[in-house]
Amino acid sequence: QTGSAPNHPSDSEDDEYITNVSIGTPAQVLPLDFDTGSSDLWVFSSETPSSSARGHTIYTPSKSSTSKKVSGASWSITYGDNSSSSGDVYTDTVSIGGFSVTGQAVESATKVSSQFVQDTSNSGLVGLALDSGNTVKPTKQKTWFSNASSHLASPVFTADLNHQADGSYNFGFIDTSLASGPITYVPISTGNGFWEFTSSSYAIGGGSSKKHSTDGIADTGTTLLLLDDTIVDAYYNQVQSAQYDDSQEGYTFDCSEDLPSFSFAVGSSTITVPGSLINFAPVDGNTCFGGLQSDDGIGISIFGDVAIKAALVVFDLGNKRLGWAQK
Ligand SMILES: Cc1c(C=O)c(-c2nnc3c4c(C[n+]5cc6c(C)n(C)c(C)c6c(Cl)n5)n(C)c(C)c4cnn23)c(C)n1C
Repeated sequence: QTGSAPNHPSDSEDDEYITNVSIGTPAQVLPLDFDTGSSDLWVFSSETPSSSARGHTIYTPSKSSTSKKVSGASWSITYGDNSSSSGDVYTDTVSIGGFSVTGQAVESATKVSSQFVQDTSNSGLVGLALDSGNTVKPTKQKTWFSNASSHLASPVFTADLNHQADGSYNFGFIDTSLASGPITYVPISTGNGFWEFTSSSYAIGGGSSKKHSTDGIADTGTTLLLLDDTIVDAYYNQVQSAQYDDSQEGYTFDCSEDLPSFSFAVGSSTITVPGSLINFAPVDGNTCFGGLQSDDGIGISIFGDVAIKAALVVFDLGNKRLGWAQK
């Protein structure tokens, strides 16, 4: 068995990627943000204050004949941008790309922070990181992919994200035709609950490869590519008009600049992010914001959508490894 669901950018900046998900009986379809950097499936619901839920599609468990409340369960999560949400827990049938999981924990939001209220592109998140990162108390719940994996043809899923175009999340199979190059696999370390791997070097434009060990995560829920200051400073050193803009909290440059590419090692191969993807978005007039920014020394780097857009990424739970193929 397999599943295949299309995704699309939420806005003109590729800020996030949205996939429709069916929950309950009869199906309630919600646009959700698939996030390989977290492990909770949570939704705006009939329990979310109506002032917060305005503009969002909601899940109403009482209208689903297959919903069950998980008594005494609660959840609470804070994300890297300090957005947050919390609530209680149901189980219900959740179908993605034609593949159904029964008894999936669906976390219902009774509180959401302002970033979520304002972001009417999504009605919640589907966490696709490892089960250990789930926040439900007193009993952790499994992710949709974890529940699905034993029934899928193969315990893998792939992310294909594109700039201002549709992409896909495929479950149980790898469509290698989505990539232009071979898939290179690297082992993941599972201790932090992420799809975490180590990249041994990087290169800027056509420059020489620089040895630099990066401990990072493959995170579809993060918009940008967030790396160590050493790498980020070296990159923008190659961009004539670049400067660090305190108000924007990141590097900006003249939109007309022809940005160098950025390459990072994956095992003995490299993935190259074209400069066009690093020219992320205009901030005003002809000043643009970079898609490569600092990880603010949080102790881990984040290969977010800007990096993932350059590749087909394989999340292989069976072999505890991550695969990257150039697109
Ligand atoms: C350590 C870390 C992050 C790790 O994850 C991170 C980050 N980066 N994108 C996102 C997130 C997103 C993606 N996202 C980013 C957006 C931006 C930059 N803008 C202007 C809009 C309108 C966005 C939307 Cl709708 N969606 N979402 C939906 C959530 C819950 C995020 C949480 N954190 N996050 C930041 C900014 N930092 C510092």
